[in-house]
Amino acid sequence: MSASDVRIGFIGAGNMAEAMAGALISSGKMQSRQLTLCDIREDRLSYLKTQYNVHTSTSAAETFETASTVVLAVKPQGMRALLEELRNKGLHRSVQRKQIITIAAGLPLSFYEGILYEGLDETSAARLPIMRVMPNTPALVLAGMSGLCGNAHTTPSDMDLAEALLSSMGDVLRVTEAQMDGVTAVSGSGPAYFFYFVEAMVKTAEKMGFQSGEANRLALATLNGAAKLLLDSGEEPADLRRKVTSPGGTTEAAINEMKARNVAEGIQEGMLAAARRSRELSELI
Ligand SMILES: NC(=O)C1=CN([C@@H]2O[C@H](COP(=O)(O)OP(=O)(O)OC[C@H]3O[C@@H](n4cnc5c(N)ncnc54)[C@H](O)[C@@H]3O)[C@@H](O)[C@H]2O)C=CC1
Ligand SMILES: O=C(O)[C@@H]1CCC=N1
Repeated sequence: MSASDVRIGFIGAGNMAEAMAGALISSGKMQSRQLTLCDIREDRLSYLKTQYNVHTSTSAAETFETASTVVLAVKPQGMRALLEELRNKGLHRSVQRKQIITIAAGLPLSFYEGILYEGLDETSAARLPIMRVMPNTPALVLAGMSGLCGNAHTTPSDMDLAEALLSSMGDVLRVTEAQMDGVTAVSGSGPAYFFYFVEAMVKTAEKMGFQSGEANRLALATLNGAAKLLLDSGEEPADLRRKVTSPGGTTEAAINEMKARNVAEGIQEGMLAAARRSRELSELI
């Protein structure tokens, strides 16, 4: 299948689907007309149509049927109802081979297989490849990070297709399914940790007397510059930190205070809680 034949249908057109669809278009990987965004919220669809000129639909079944790659992008708690709706309409017995990509946190591939492979022989060609992807919202600005794994019915070319789509939005790491909870805790939720840090820095700068715009400039240019330095220099973060930290100076005073308050431990425990929650989500469905 050539790139121009690919039709991607997103079922669930929320924040993450928008980031991915926006990236596919702005990177030039896909034309707007190759994308359908499906949601139950009409207002959401009219915003997306205006913003990206994509096809929109309120029908999950129609979106599933017409796509060559389906991205399931509803919340984990809504996934069972969606899969059962598709199965009850017989769409899991698809005659057209297509890839199913789910971006839901936590839910294992076996959960999708249990519903979408119901009544289909082990060797049935109708068993569609199912891949799990954990993307993140910086995809929207082509600076995303995605983890990717596939089930036993996924061929190398299915994985290559998924990787090609995801690499237009940023970096992609192929992982085992067992690593997905970790990917979710590091890169899936990771942007929020960073935004939390920015919020704290900006708030503190404001308390020091800077106006909101000034506080934002000071914090954002610094964090952007630090990330760029880290990426471009190839140096270890600890080494770069040492280069800022003069003995007896201001940085040392700040880091000592943060260490005394166990900031690193708070980050570690937060990330472990995210991985735990990812595992728990599979028990809720
Ligand atoms: N937001 C993020 O940073 C990331 C989210 N994810 C995963 O992506 C999925 C979506 O998350 P968000 O986009 O943040 O949520 P969201 O709440 O922004 O979007 C979900 C959308 O699905 C729609 N929806 C619900 N049931 C539907 C149905 N039956 N048919 C069609 N549309 C339906 C809702 O109206 C909503 O617009 C979740 O499973 C989440 O775990 C994964 C990585 C990062
Ligand atoms: O918070 C969540 O559950 C989703 C998955 C990773 C980022 N957002």
